Amino acid sequence: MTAQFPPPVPEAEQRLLSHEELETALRDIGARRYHNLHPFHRLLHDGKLSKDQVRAWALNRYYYQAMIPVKDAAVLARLPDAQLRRIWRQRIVDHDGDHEGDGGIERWLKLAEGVGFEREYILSTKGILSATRFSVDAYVHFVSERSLLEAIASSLTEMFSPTIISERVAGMLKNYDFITKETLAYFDKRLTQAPRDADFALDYVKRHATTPELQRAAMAALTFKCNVLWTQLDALYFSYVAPGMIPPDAWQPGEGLVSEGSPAGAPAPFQGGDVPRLPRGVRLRFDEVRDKHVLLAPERTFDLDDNAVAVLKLVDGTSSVSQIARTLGETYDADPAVIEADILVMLAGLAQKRVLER
Ligand SMILES: O=C(O)c1cc(C(=O)O)c2c(n1)C(=O)C(=O)c1cc(C(=O)O)[nH]c1-2
Repeated sequence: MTAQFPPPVPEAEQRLLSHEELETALRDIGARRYHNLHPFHRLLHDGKLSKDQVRAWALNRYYYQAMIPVKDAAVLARLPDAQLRRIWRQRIVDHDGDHEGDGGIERWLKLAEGVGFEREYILSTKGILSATRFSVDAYVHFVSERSLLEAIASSLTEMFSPTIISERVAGMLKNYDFITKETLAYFDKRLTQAPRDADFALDYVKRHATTPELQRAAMAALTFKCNVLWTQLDALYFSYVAPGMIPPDAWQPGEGLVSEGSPAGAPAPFQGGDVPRLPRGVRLRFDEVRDKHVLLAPERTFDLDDNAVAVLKLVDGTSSVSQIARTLGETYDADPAVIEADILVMLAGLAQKRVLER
């Protein structure tokens, strides 16, 4: 048998591409390999998934969201000048927020809670597929170990995300009755954040990929990242769509969910004689920045309307619901019985969220 020599590299691949040609080549990678093309996303957007399959997506993707700032911190640590770090650090702020209850990770938690999960279960990352973890961790390792150019180029999938996000939000709102605009609020901010980040990264890649080898490394990094996204959906498809082989220890439908109105686990309704109080670690606080009261609980914040604030100011651990209703009746010159009926509903809602007990 004659020895096989590697085929000669076509001349086109060795040539230094112009900035426009490089951008076209990068966009072409997205056009062929971005995760909008994955069958799982097609099913998700077209309303073809069951609620449990949508839950599996929300739960697994939480791990991606949670690790993005870890990935960005790895990039940040390697950026040599303050000007670049100032720009890149915004990505971390976007995901982590500036204070508790703020930021993209928090909004993703709300999304996952919106489809029924308990916050503690999501945060524990217990039910996440190993394949999700492997893909996401591979992304973090990639940006830590490869050149800065490759690390930055790997974020360029964000060039393609606004289109898929618009399609996803419109499709999911139209096709699933359990999805609301509030549940998908995570994506609102991404529509402006992603193009801003992608513009910066694209400009950086164009300026720093100054040889054919570096240009090819940038393209390979983007291809790698497309695969990071694609394999996460492969794993979801395999486990929860077809053949539907859920690995041991991964989330099983029914696990980690807030009980839906079932008496088991749901707090019993409040009565007029009950004395409501805030559980340990929950506080009513005035948020100076937003100029409103919020209820602060470990790892989450609840916005409150004026009525809830008026009631919670009177929740002192000694006054009963009826006493609170009487006080408010005097303050607002209203029928305490009517107020009490309203308060009972409101208190039940807070108890359901585990930020009020008796
Ligand atoms: O919804 C999506 O399809 C999608 C895609 C991508 C992406 O293309 O990597 C990101 C996000 N969302 C996203 O929300 C996000 O925060 C994000 C950060 C990054 C990154 O690589 O730094 N990609 C993405």
